[in-house]
Amino acid sequence: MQESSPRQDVTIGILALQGAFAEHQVMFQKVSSKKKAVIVLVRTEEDLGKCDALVIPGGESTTIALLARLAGLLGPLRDFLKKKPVWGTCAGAILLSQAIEGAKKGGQELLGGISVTTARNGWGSQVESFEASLEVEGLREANRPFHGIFIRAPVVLQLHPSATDPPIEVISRISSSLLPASVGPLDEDDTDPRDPRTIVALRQGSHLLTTFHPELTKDNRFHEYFITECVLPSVCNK
Ligand SMILES: NC(=O)CC[C@H](N)C(=O)O
Repeated sequence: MQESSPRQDVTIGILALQGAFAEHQVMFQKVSSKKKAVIVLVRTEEDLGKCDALVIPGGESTTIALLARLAGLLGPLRDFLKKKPVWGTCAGAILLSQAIEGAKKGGQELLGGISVTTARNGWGSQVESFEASLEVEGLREANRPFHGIFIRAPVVLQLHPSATDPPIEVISRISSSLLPASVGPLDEDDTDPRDPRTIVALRQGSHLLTTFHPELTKDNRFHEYFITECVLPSVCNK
């Protein structure tokens, strides 16, 4: 993992229409003294204009999309994604997906940005929410597991980067033995480690997707990772 000390402050926006935006803010504040990040809660296009990067929190993806439409933010968010790093957690990961399974025509609006298909509530309903220890490539102290909190989390069904898209880098998979019965068998032995449904964190270019909620832990290594590995390289390359 590269150690960078930015010459300038970076401004990280957190989409603050619904969901766990305040929790992300607290986590970034703990990292920001070291990394010189300024946090902006984004509710308008003007707020978004100040940001070098954006986080879309967990919550309810349909509600976030609806509120973004009402705030006139869908277009500006889609433009933002083409130029700057975005991290989606849970509902945010759904919004960053290029497609979701079983979407009704004219139903769920997505922002896209990451070439994956996901399934909302792919592990089951609220009562099937669960927690699991995860190994994550590239985190500081990568040998120390990260506590993954999965609340009506999406499941990754398919990766489909085109030839011109940045490659997808899977940084964490859940062990197939922890998959809930609702997800169904991976293969005949139910152990296929490459099945996309085991993917819980990935990167594509400077975008980051986690199907769980790092902001609901006390471990800010993912927030630090986003700044160091996604935001700073993109700001420094400008
Ligand atoms: N914890 C979450 O963010 C849940 C996401 C929710 N299932 C959705 O579809 O948006």
